[in-house]
Amino acid sequence: MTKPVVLLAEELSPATIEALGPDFEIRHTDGADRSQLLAAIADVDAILVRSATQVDAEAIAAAKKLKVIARAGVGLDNVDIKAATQAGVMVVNAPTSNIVSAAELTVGHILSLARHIPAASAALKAGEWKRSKYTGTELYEKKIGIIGLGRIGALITARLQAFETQILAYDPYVTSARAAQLGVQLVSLDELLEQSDFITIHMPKTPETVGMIGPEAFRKMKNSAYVINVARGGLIDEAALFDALQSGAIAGAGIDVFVKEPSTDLPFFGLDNVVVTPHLGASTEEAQEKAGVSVAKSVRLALAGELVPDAVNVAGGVIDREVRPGIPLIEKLGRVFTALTHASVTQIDVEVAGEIAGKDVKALELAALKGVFTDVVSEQVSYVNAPVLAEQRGINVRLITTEEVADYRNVLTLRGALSDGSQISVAGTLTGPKQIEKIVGVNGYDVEIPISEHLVVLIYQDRPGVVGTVGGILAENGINIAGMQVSRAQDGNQVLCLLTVDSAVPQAVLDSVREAIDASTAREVDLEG
Ligand SMILES: NC(=O)C1=CN([C@@H]2O[C@H](COP(=O)(O)OP(=O)(O)OC[C@H]3O[C@@H](n4cnc5c(N)ncnc54)[C@H](O)[C@@H]3O)[C@@H](O)[C@H]2O)C=CC1
Ligand SMILES: O=C(O)C(=O)COP(=O)(O)O
Repeated sequence: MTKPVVLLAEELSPATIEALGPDFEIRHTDGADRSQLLAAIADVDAILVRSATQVDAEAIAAAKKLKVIARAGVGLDNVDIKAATQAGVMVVNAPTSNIVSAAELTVGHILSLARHIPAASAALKAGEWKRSKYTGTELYEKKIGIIGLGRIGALITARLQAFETQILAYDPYVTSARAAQLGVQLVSLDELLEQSDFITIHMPKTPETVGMIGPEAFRKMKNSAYVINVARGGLIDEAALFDALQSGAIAGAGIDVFVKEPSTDLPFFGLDNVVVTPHLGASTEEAQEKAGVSVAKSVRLALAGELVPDAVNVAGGVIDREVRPGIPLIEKLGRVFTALTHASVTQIDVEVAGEIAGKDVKALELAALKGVFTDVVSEQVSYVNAPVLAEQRGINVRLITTEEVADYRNVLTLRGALSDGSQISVAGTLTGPKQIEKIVGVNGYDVEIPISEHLVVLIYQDRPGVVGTVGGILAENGINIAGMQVSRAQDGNQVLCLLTVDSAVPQAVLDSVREAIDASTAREVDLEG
């Protein structure tokens, strides 16, 4: 069997390849080289990137087999998550892998600026012993303004509190309780800009945050303020930064990230009061090892068809041990559901009843939808795009949980409303120590039959001799019946007959069964593949 292909598009730690293990074919490319990337991505199952590879809509469209995009780091601004979701491709990152490294580099920039370390070092190496020129400032009792009090912002807070500084923060998405817990004073952006001695930015790059530190923001800052950006290029307007530095509107800046990377000759590189590093926030042995191992594990899970805790475009996360066996079951129920439909679906209720109802069962909804669409669309259907497919078709989906259930410990049911006003449903459970997957209800009829690869559903008027007729026609065509259950409707004499058979039933055979017994429904459900 050919192994799934994993493409490493940037330099990743050796631990990454080790953690991927022997089950994949590993290929390498230079993701920053567009034509190499587009050629290399065409037939791979997974791609691993850092920040230099643009996995945009064009690259995703060129990747016909792609199932997962793994970002060995935090920022996802180089991945088109919307396009990936539409294509059913999972996107994962390693959200905690490099945050300590990024926080430590930020502290490094702050100290470098406060004490002019890089400039003094360069001068001395050039033969100049200058002490008064490089007189600096203490951090002690200074105000540090943190814009974006997320994971990295919180780590920087803890580290700078050791210098006995006062931390101010601006983050509209952080509660005052969280800020109090961190010992941080939440303030408005203007207050932060006006009061801080050091202003450090730790937000994601989004349409809302791009250019947030522009000419107006620089005007509000103290002339003695230092500005640090170890988050993303573009959060600070680079032209406005150059003006602020040159005019003395601020004292200096420490910059690790740039609008265009790589960049080696930006105008502000020439100024004395700037410290620059070439996007080194995550460049430590430890961060690279953690990032690589983390995404390797996620890729293994994703390619095994599992949900992944670090996936950013799938709701679901960690699946409870007791919920897990329901996933393949409800996916099959979804396929049976689709085989039973005869008009377009307007509403799907995914009902989880029994002991597991109290757990997080969102994954069951995703698996049910994956099953519903598997035999309907030509594109790959995954946990990622199944909800998108439902939304695009105007299907309203509800997840209903109830602890009340008769006869079984847990029952999973898909109920659908169709555009012609009719309703369909299929229910299943897992029974016994071997957790056998069974169908226990179809359209309100009670049955109990193990799920097999080939199922036949017949609904007809109850009368003697029908079962014999069906068995005869299938036998004539060499189709062996493995199991059969007949269930009578409570209110009348309609009967549902559910058969499991050992091989696929050709449409012509099914048609002759339908005619012979005058069935209102005669469907085959093929769960092979
Ligand atoms: N230079 C480097 O090598 C590295 C850079 N980074 C970058 O650092 C940044 C922060 O990373 P994390 O702390 O892990 O992210 P995070 O998601 O934990 O925190 C981001 C914070 O920004 C806040 N935020 C969002 N929009 C905002 C707005 N309009 N105004 C104020 N706050 C806003 C959020 O509420 C959140 O608290 C990201 O851009 C990431 O890509 C991360 C690692 C290494
Ligand atoms: O994780 C992040 O957001 C970073 O900026 C690190 O980027 P890198 O993996 O070093 O290219």
